Amino acid sequence: MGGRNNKRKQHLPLPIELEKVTGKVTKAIYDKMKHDQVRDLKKKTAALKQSATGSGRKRAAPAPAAQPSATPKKQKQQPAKRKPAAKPESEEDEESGEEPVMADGPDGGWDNAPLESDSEMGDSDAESLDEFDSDDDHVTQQPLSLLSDDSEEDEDEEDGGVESYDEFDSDDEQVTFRDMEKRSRKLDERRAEDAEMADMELQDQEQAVTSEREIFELPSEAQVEAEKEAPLDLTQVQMRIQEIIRVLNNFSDLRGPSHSRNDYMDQLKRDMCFYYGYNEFLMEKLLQLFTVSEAVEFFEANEVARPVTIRTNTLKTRRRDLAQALINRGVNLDPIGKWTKVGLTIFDSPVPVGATPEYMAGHYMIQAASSFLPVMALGPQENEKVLDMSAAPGGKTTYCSALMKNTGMMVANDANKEREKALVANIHRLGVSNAIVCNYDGREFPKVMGGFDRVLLDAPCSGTGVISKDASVKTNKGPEDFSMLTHLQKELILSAIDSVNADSATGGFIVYSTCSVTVDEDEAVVNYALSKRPNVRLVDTGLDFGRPGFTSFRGQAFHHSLALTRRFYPHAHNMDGFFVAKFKKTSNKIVVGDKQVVPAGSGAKLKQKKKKN
Ligand SMILES: C[S@@+](CC[C@H](N)C(=O)[O-])C[C@H]1O[C@@H](n2cnc3c(N)ncnc32)[C@H](O)[C@@H]1O
Repeated sequence: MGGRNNKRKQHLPLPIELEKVTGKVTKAIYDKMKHDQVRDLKKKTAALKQSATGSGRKRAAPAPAAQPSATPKKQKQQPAKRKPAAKPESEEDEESGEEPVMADGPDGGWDNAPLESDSEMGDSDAESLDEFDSDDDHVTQQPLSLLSDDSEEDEDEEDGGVESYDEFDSDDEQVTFRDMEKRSRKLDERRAEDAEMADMELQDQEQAVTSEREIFELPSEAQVEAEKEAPLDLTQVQMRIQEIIRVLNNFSDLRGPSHSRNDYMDQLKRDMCFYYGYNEFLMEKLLQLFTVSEAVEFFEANEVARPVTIRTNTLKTRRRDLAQALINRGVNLDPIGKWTKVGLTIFDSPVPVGATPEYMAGHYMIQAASSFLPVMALGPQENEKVLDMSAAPGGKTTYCSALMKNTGMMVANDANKEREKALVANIHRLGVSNAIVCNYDGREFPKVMGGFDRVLLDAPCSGTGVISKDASVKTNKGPEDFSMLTHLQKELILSAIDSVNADSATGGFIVYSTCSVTVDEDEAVVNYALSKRPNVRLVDTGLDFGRPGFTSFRGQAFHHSLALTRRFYPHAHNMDGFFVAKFKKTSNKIVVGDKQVVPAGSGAKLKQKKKKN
């Protein structure tokens, strides 16, 4: 099998766009974007200045580099000056679910190392941390300040042009005839140079236009066969991928006369499998989710590690205190985004984040940002009875316990005993005292125990959302594995629904999540549950970003409420691929035919029996 990872480490990046909702892009991506932006702004400024004054050599202003959609709004830039400290983030803020009041002091911006060590932070830690928690809105103004005199001067110096022309414009009375001759020769040389340059630019433009219109011919069958024996190198394959996408995006004009769209798609799939290292089955599945251009963004994003993120354990500390403690150790960090008040992104750290005293003391969990989402959707309350049906290694269980403030009862189940060792260790380390751990096949619920206020089913899945963490997902599953998995997911989701008490005073909710992006494991499972359990309906997840789930897919129609589910993608949200659906259970009984049935083992049925007796 081919692929960039397991072949040559060759970086041929295709564009990755980031939706504005990400809140954050990685520092590295941001730095690159900022660098490009500043460079383009400088060039534009110089060109504008030249055309406005009419002086200087006439040069075509370079076209601005394409900016990732919407991200500039979110970019933090070089601060103008420090703003006064705002009200500290209080415990109540964390708990009330309201956004804490933040200062928008720009010093916490991305241009500076997000948070520097103690000594560099000045003497008011509170001030620095307020800035660190500041929102991003101030950023949009910044590009204007980048058009400062400095940048113009830089450009002038680089050009060497404007300055020289000023020489000629000056009223220098000392000009001699010999000088004039020299100057005039210089002027002629400049003109010739300019003309040559203009010609070259014109030629480049013409070439670009022709190549954009060029018809791209697919390789013949013989060539395809030959490539099986002697594959092209990755650069050639990558170029062919781009060519095919160009044709597919303007098919009627650019198609080769003897080839159908399917021919192009087949070659594209072969090339993408080879280039990115996926098996054909999975490639086909993933290509169905996106336009070809977006699929490339998705595959590219899977080649890049997601930022390391941690969740503050609010049973033991507050985010600002944790941030300060880690900063004191030289950790470079920032809040993940506005959507979470407990998450931090770690850019770099001189010590392993899994070995700091704060980690050992259970002040945080190393946890993917996407993994916060199902717990936020579930919204467990104090004193409730909550089940995490597939809980190991416990990222979501421990988050639930933190939201419940160690009250009520948190049942953490997993079918895998080995994985439960990590679950137990995390429960201890994080100081969770409301959890009991059990080791059942989730399908045995609610016979084991039922009547929960809320149930989380973070289902076992193919992991197509976490390929950047585990590249083996690209090749380790075929059609049989998928049908076994989806069958298990369907059985588990019915058990999860049946384990909830619809009459719960505070809850009655079920959240189904996967770290996979395939429709078979997501919408199709949820749709199945809706069809088998008319006593549940989908409700809003409460997550204010993510794309709506599919309501139809390749001829399959799903219930219209599937639009309430949420999909998250690495290329769009800079987090692992993820799916979240939230159900409300409306009755403990279901109607089958013309009979009312209480699903086996549910708390409701036990009550019924007791009544009879
Ligand atoms: C996606 S992981 C859960 C991650 C966990 N929720 C967390 O946040 O740390 C899926 C889990 O499902 C468990 N599992 C697989 N089959 C199961 C079953 N039939 N019943 C219960 N758990 C199962 C696996 O052992 C695995 O730990």
